[in-house]
Amino acid sequence: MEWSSLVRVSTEETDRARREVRGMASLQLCLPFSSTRRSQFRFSYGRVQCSSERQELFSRIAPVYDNLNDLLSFGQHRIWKRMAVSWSGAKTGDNVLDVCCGSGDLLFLLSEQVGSQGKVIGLDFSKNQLSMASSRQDLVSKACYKNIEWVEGDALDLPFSDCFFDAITMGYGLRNVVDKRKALEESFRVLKPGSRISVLDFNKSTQPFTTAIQEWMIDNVVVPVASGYGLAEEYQYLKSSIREFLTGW
Ligand SMILES: C/C(=C\Cc1cc(O)c2ccccc2c1O)CCC[C@H](C)CCC[C@H](C)CCCC(C)C
Ligand SMILES: C[S@@+](CC[C@H](N)C(=O)[O-])C[C@H]1O[C@@H](n2cnc3c(N)ncnc32)[C@H](O)[C@@H]1O
Repeated sequence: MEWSSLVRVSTEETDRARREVRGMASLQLCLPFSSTRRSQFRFSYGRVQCSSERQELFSRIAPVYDNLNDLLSFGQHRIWKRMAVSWSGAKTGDNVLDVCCGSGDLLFLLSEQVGSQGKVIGLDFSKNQLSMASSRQDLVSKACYKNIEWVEGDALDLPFSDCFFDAITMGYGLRNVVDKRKALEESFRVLKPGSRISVLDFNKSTQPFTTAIQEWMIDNVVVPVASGYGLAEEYQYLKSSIREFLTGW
């Protein structure tokens, strides 16, 4: 069952797409993406929400976001995030960016991965998400967390120079930006040649049965749980955002 996808996009040219189902809940996709072939990809959008509406949505859910992720995925999202970090290729001493970092799960893992000789930057446009992230950093103060920097900014206009990072991660971020192509172009711009961006997200399934199960779970489990926190509409958005997202192939 395709629930969560890890999309490893490498700036090294790869001509074949590879698919590997890992357990029940994740799928690894390696897209044949390179700077010269980006224009061949087409993204289509249904309902387009503007950036400020999304910013407000993520700020509203910030206080309960982490707890609901643990609850709704039965803790599975922590495993998917470890896989995303591993596939980014980040190593000791690297300079790494986590785009749409939210409350910082991926960034804390990256911080340990690159160690105190490295540097990790988490970028998000929601002040509330960033403040959750920095209070988590204060709560669990590991020595390596000194290598962390939080930046309030836009994934569509990254405030970094070209060829700056050794690796990039984006967890449940690409699906939520209003211009996916621009977000990927910006990430490619700031990546060093030969480096990777690892994108973790829920893909749109090509199987009607899987889509029906996904949507049934969102309607009957995810939204009812979120409505207990007054966030039904915010979590209902998951369904349309997955519908409008990429499929694997
Ligand atoms: C990792 C999770 C959610 C991240 C997340 C991503 C978004 O884009 C959002 C947008 C708006 C609001 C919230 C979010 C958001 O929280 C948690 C996982 C939630 C999944 C929808 C449910 C996952 C289903 C289980 C893996 C399937 C378990 C199957 C079992 C047979 C019951
Ligand atoms: C579903 S959360 C994912 C958070 C985190 N990466 C994780 O894996 O838990 C999506 C995040 O993307 C951020 N986001 C969406 N569009 C953005 C943009 N254009 N620029 C910066 N952040 C954005 C939201 O504020 C939110 O924190």
